[in-house]
Amino acid sequence: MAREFSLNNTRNIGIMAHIDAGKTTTTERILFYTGRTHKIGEVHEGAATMDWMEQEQERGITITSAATTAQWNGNRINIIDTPGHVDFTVEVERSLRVLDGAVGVFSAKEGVEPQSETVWRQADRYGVPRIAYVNKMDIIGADFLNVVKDMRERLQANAVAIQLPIGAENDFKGVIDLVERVAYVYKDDLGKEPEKIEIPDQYKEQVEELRNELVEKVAELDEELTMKYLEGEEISIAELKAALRKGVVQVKIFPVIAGSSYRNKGVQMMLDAVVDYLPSPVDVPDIKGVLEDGTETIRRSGDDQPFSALAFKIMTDPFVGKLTFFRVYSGVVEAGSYVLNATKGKRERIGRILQMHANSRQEIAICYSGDIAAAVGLKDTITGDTLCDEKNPVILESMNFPEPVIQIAIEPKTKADQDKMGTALSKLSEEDPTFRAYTDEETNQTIIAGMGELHLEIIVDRMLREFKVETNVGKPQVAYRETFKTPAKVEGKFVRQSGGRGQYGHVWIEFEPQEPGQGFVFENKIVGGVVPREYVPAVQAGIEESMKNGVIAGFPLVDIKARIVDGSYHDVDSSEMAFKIAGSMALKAAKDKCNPVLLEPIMKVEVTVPEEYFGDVMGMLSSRRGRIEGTDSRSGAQIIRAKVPLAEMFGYSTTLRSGTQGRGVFAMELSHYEEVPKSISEEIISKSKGA
Ligand SMILES: Nc1nc2c(ncn2[C@@H]2O[C@H](COP(=O)(O)OP(=O)(O)OP(=O)(O)O)[C@@H](O)[C@H]2O)c(=O)[nH]1
Repeated sequence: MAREFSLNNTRNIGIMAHIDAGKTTTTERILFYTGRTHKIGEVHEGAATMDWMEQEQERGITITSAATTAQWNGNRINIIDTPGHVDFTVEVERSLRVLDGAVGVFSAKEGVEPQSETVWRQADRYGVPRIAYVNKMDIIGADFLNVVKDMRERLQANAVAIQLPIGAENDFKGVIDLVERVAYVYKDDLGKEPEKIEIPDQYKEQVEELRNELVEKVAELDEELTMKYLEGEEISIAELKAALRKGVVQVKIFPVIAGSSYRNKGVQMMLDAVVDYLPSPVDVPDIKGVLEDGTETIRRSGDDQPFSALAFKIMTDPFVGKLTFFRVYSGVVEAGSYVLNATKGKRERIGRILQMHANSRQEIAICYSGDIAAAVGLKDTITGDTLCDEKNPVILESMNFPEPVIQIAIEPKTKADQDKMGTALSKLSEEDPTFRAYTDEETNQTIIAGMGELHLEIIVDRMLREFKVETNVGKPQVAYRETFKTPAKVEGKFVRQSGGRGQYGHVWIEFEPQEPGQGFVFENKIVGGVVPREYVPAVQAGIEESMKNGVIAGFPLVDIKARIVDGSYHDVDSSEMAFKIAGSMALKAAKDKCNPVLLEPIMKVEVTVPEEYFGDVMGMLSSRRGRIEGTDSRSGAQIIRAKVPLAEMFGYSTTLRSGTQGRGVFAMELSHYEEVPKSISEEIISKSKGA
């Protein structure tokens, strides 16, 4: 079967937005205009097609990133839904990884909000080309050009208007296309095609002004156009479009358009802009990867290339079981064929391939280069794994998954729940690489860990709804870490003499602190075989295993180096087991010599409040051990940026809400880990002992 859409006519895009900017409504309208849904589902009625997870509808926020396929004027547009809440940054990261371009949705009234800034910067990091869609042009206070200005100031983005709205608030009627100098007006709010008219007289002057600005900005990006522009020559529409497209693809400029998704205005032009300016899979740089022997390589888009794809999302589907969403970077894959999971070194069979639409799915026989689909039948593949042609193995550049910062103890309500809980937890952690579940060895409690209070709340909710597991949960705790501050040489000796064969393992280890984020490093500096080579990996394993439970308060020990330098063995009694225990004993002994300390997650917090609450909120942050890093004022609101320990942020949303009569909002994300002040760390340690 030949492909229906050429690679050039394919767009893999994400819709990124701050909560409530209207991402779901906009996606809904896209699906409506592209003919996939026939009824416009309103978010507030809980009928949104994309938000198909029950609790997403109830909470009205989009949690998972489903990939949906749509068609527009002979193009295939795959939409990867990205969430707006920072607790789900992993969802944002994973979608940014597989999409080629994005539409940033902003509210015409609020403009650039803290969380839209976070998402925008993540997209910067991944070099994602973007267009900005200024939604909600119909609401009171809507101001299109102010949002463009905001993007320039707050995001330092080279934003440029390519449209001008006709009217605003209740009078918002349509948009003027600055490139082609035509206007589109809508007769009503009912989703009909707009009428193409000449630019109304009262806008002509402003249109020319803004168009000049556009031409100037675009000309700056292209030498030939710069010359033409300087010499006062006419730049044709085609030239302007081509140069703008090139600039967008190179992430040098961000066109801004306007609309009101809710009132069915501007969405068609947004789809045109997606096709006109966002890259197809062949316009973006080739994906990097490594071969089996570690040499770096790339994979090129194209059906004739060897197959390679990245699994970016696992979902459990009530009807077909496990769905593995993947993005094909090169080559094609057929249903029923075998592929190699190069990350795991395992062969997997792709049973069926499904293309997902908002509320239906279509089975396809083959998935082409550049496309996104879901596979049924993969057993061992998890998010971030590379799938490829068995004869051409490659591991593609994967994603960054942050470590959990928060944890809670959880227990099943009944015996029956206990059996189901294990399955539920393992399924959920398979889907979500930032979610962990484990047993605390000392207390025997089940602990779940994740990126924030809301993240874990949703997990507990999903256990109940999808797996029918009822649980009791404890209070959220900070996921502290431990590390060493002082280097020292430590002995670990395990000797057991009993009737028959004894046990003998003996090592000297030099422990050393590492730079934050460098992880665990093990070095073998044994000379003359005082510890035989075959026992060394067991020593390392013993140390690593004990690191999981730390040495002072049961938290994982991180960022240290262990160097095995000396030891001894016994011809008969030595075994791997004995050396493993010796390694573990050395680590425990390091407690007294290496000055272990607790590390805590420090969050980057941004609070936006009306002027009159500024003082109160500053005080609230300082009393939470916050360090104020800066303040800004913007249209009557104050923005406070601070670094605050996560431990102090529990319940902050409630405090802020009640302290500002619901008018304060905040966003936070992990900044780094830092040593816990002594008095506080003593309290945490004594609590962990008491437990
Ligand atoms: N007046 C007006 N309201 C809109 C518009 N677009 C969305 N809304 C409303 O704004 C609210 C938020 O819209 P959503 O589409 O749920 O926003 P979202 O960004 O998807 O939010 P999350 O899913 O929570 O991230 C809903 O009540 C919408 O009906 C618009 O163009 N005009």
